[in-house]
Amino acid sequence: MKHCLTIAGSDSCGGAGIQADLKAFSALETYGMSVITAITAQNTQGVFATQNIDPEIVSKQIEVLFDDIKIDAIKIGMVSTIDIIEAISKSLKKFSLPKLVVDPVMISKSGFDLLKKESKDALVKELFPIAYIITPNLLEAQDILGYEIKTVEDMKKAAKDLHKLGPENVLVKGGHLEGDAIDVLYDGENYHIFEEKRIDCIHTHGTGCTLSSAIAAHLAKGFDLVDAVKYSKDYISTAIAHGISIGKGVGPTNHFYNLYNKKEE
Ligand SMILES: Nc1ncnc2c1ncn2[C@@H]1O[C@H](COP(=O)(O)OP(=O)(O)O)[C@@H](O)[C@H]1O
Ligand SMILES: Cc1ncc(COP(=O)(O)OP(=O)(O)O)c(N)n1
Repeated sequence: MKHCLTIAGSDSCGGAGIQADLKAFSALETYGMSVITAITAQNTQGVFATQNIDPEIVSKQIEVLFDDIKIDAIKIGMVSTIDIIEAISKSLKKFSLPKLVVDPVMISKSGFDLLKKESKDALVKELFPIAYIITPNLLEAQDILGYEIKTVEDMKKAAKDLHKLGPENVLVKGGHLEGDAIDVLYDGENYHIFEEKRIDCIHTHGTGCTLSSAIAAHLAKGFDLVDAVKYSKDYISTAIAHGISIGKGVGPTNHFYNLYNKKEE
């Protein structure tokens, strides 16, 4: 069995963050481990408070895992502060890194800042150059690049511009576009377009976290980049189509449906 690590924030309602990542790792039959960077008080209606973890404890969590266990892929999600980002980068650089998926989480669907505004440059400078793939959504890509992204052609340009910031590969996610759910992958030479019908289900809490951890799990299992994204896109579409109605707001995606109705890859 392959081993996946998520470095991210905890979501108390279990739909996004560490909890979504561990569910995706398990459903994809990998062993999941976690380095918690922050605790959020969150439910299906929004994020109400956050408490960041001491950067020294973040580093220690990473280092004791690498000292003991083989790690086959890593996913990074919510990393709020400059100190936490620098601690992660410094700790990871001590080890020979497996494939690293960086999801540059900035704002929750409900509009809460999960990345402090002043931390954006550190995220780009410290984590993009060591990433095998980054997975920004449209709003994150716009924020980093400083221009509007409204069409698939804009997404292609954005993916190319983000590639210049150091990651080996870029996936610009189009969940926030109108029409079909189109994601654009750029590997430094070629574009690959992944297109799925937009699913009319409101329970989309944690879509970005789920997609990035599914990509990490598929990479850990040895799939090449394009197949890892393709199968992860299938995974998130199924998880959205069977979204779970809990709480009064936007419910989580459904990992269990993927697990119990597994399609042969
Ligand atoms: N309603 C939907 N139907 C189908 N796929 C969707 C839907 N909403 C998002 N997706 C897909 O889910 C993944 C996460 O995208 P997105 O929602 O843009 O990320 P984030 O959660 O980071 O904002 C992408 O592959 C996107 O295309
Ligand atoms: C702890 C934590 N991390 C990340 C997110 C954002 O996750 P995402 O998959 O983008 O889901 P939504 O917030 O868009 O539903 C989060 N909410 N909490």
